[in-house]
Amino acid sequence: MATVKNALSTRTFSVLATVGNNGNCKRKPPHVLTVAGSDSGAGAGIQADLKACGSLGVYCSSVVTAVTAQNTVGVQGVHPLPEHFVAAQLRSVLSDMEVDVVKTGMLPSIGILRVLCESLKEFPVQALVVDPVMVSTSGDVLAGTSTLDGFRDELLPMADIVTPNLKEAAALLGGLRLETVADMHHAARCIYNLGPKNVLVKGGDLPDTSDAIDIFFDGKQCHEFRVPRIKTRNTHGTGCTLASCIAAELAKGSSMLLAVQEAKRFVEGALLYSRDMVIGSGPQGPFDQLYKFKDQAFTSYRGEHFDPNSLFLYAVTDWRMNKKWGRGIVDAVKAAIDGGATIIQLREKEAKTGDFLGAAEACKKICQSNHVPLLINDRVDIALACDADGVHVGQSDMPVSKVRKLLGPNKIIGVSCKTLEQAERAWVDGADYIGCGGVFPTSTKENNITIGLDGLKALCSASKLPVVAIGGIKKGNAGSVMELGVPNLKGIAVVSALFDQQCVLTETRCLHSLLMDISASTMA
Ligand SMILES: Cc1ncc(COP(=O)(O)OP(=O)(O)O)c(N)n1
Ligand SMILES: Cc1ncsc1CCOP(=O)(O)O
Ligand SMILES: [Mg+2]
Repeated sequence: MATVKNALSTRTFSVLATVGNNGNCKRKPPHVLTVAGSDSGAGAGIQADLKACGSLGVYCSSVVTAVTAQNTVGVQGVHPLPEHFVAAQLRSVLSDMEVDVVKTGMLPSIGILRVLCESLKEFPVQALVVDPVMVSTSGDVLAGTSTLDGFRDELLPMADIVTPNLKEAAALLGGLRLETVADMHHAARCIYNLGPKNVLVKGGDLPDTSDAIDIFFDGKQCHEFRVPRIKTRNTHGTGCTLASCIAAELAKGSSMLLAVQEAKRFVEGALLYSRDMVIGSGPQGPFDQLYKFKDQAFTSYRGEHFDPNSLFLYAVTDWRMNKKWGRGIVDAVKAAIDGGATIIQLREKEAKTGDFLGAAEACKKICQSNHVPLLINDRVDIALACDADGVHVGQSDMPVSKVRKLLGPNKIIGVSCKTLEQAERAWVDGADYIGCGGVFPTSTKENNITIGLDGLKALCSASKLPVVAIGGIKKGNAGSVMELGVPNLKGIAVVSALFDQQCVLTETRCLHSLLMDISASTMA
């Protein structure tokens, strides 16, 4: 089975365009095959997988292992399909349809599990995502005890990732008690020893926690994902959807860690959208995996208008500094772009509106021709007037939800956050990224509270949005920021390190090559 590196290579494979005999360009879409049970209520199982993969732009084929009768009250019946017919479905799809990633859900018998293992040996795929469905979120047992041995001894050693909930993790580990976050860390490592390349232990059922906590272990590092719990009864199908989204992101070419993060983001968005939905009268309702198609607010805000990698080296201008060194904004911006800045923010606190707009229009041309996004600090009016790529606002500026209304779905919005509550709000309100700082003391922004590397780390770990670090960052300390290696931290934003310097070009080049060296060494 594929390692993360192999999964990355599927990108080239999946988006490959070939010229057919008739000269038309053909495209092979990323393809996930789900091997799972049918849920008559359509909240989980095959139905959830099809909706989730489709929403993420991935073709999804399906091999049905069992038909279940279930609703919001629980599971009323399970009818496993004959093994030979599961085998026939697997052969039909795998022999012909160029599957990139297989995702497994309910495997109702050891026989069906073995049929799957044999098929995967005969038709290898790029990655295998195993959701070890044994106990549904409603508490119903969906797999017999002999299947448990099959998971442990036969399927997990083939898996690129396995995603047990607490009950499933406990079952895989012979009934181990899992009651704390420390227990989850321990369980992730023990399950890793059963053979999968990565483990995600989902802590949705962990008692006494206001946060939803998941533990991801890749054999070297444990990552803790901690987000405030969304209060809703509609959680039926979260496990199936999460695993399908991981599979879909892998099929599109993501690394494993990014696939898990994107999948979590998708599920949280769906839960948030569906939290008040009423379907059925039982204790646990389904949520809507098609939410992105239904509400503009959930569709485009985090769409393709923004590439988080553009936060890598974020240059923020300062009128006073540039004046001190005898240059104008436009020359300063050009030098920063030539030196490798990947996004520009015009932060011209003292400029008159007319001057600011004139400079913004000139910078827009330079940025556009270099494919570098241009953002405006604070001034939504200037951004609209010069058709900038977006705006950066702080906690006491115009609220993100209002900025979004004014700018529409296709502009970038960044917001400064120091606390986890602010970060959560930023996501709900439709921001694209978070500026987090001051990481170190700075004299560029008066009375700014310094949160330190620990504050940055905590915010990045909790954030659902990409983060850029800001405040007192320069050549001498940029390494200590980027080497934190925390999820979501995408780059550094700097003012004085570039603009309170004699040569903006040299300083930007220098910082850019330092960041490149750091990312090369942290990826090695
Ligand atoms: C990338 C980035 N992060 C944070 C800030 C600070 O914005 P704000 O809190 O609104 O403070 P001012 O810049 O307006 O003084 C930023 N500008 N850019
Ligand atoms: C705008 C801003 N927001 C938080 S710290 C800061 C100033 C960053 O400037 P410098 O990079 O010169 O420390
Ligand atoms: Mg501001």
